[in-house]
Amino acid sequence: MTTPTTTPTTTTAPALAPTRESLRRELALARGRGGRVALVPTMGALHDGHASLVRTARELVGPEGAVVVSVFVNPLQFGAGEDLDRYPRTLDADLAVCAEAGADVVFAPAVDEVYPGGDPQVTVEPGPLGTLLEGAVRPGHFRGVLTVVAKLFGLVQPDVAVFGEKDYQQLALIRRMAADLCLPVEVVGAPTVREPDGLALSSRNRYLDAEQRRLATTLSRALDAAREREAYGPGAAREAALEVLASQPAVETDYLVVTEDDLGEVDPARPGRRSGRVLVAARLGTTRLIDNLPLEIPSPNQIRNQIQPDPTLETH
Ligand SMILES: Nc1ncnc2c1ncn2[C@@H]1O[C@H](COP(=O)(O)OP(=O)(O)OP(=O)(O)O)[C@@H](O)[C@H]1O
Ligand SMILES: CC(C)(CO)[C@@H](O)C(=O)[O-]
Ligand code: BAL
Repeated sequence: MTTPTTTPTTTTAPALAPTRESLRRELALARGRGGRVALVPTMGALHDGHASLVRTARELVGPEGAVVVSVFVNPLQFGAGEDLDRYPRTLDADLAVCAEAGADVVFAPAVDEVYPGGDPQVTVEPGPLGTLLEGAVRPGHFRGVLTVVAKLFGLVQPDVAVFGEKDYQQLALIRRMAADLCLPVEVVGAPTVREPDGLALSSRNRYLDAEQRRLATTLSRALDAAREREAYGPGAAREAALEVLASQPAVETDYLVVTEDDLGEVDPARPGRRSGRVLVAARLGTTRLIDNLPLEIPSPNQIRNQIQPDPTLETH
């Protein structure tokens, strides 16, 4: 009997840079090859959503470019009582995901490598958008996110940085920071990767027990319900989503909002059909999940045209 031969898939292990100095050396080597540098910031516990960001980064810089993934659980963006201490740290598995997805360098620093003098005295102020939604529930969160992302931009000096749309408000704020502070980096958003049943992949999904995992699809089902009612206007879309959330009392909603695409409040009188967003945050036990989807906001005229006739008033 002959043994079947298979062609082994070869993945090159990325260089692990645990310090600023080793990162600097790896970047010098990469830049010596002449390509562009892409950065994918993460907090580790990597899943297929992160892998898709790495693949997008690779496509953006091509084979001659360098893809750097940072793995750093940033204490500055966690509030008191949040899950900083129990956040999963799985560096060996993360390196395997990075190798498979085509990263060249993994920057995985310790806290004092990023904040050598303790908490920084100068931080990035997120402005009004940073106080809404996630910022309202997690005060100070976006100051921590923007400060560490600004530091990562400073350390890596990427040409392009890739972030997931799953953290839609974070993506909007990072775009805003890059524009307002004239940072020479292109910020690219990538679509949300989901489980077959619709649940958005998230490192925090691993906190869920079997029953909570079953109920976690309530978030994406609520967003789908909003989308199905989008033609009836943002108010009707929101009502439909709230109905789905209310059907599962174990899912405690922090917010469910329909906004303009830039996260501004919807102006119901504004003419013209346009893109909007529906965003949700909810808790299952001690685990907090977020998700969002794009949806269409019809013009006031289009909404009126969609009102279904009341069958009791029908004339024969
Ligand atoms: N399902 C997903 N699809 C695409 N990108 C994602 C997905 N989940 C997270 N990302 C993106 O990966 C980057 C790193 O996020 P992070 O490490 O916090 O992962 P996470 O799974 O969102 O974890 P958490 O559970 O802490 O929210 C962010 O840009 C985030 O938007
Ligand atoms: C962007 C980020 C890596 C900053 O710590 C984090 O907020 C995340 O993982 O989305
Ligand atoms: N994915 C956003 C990081 C956080 O929840 O702190």
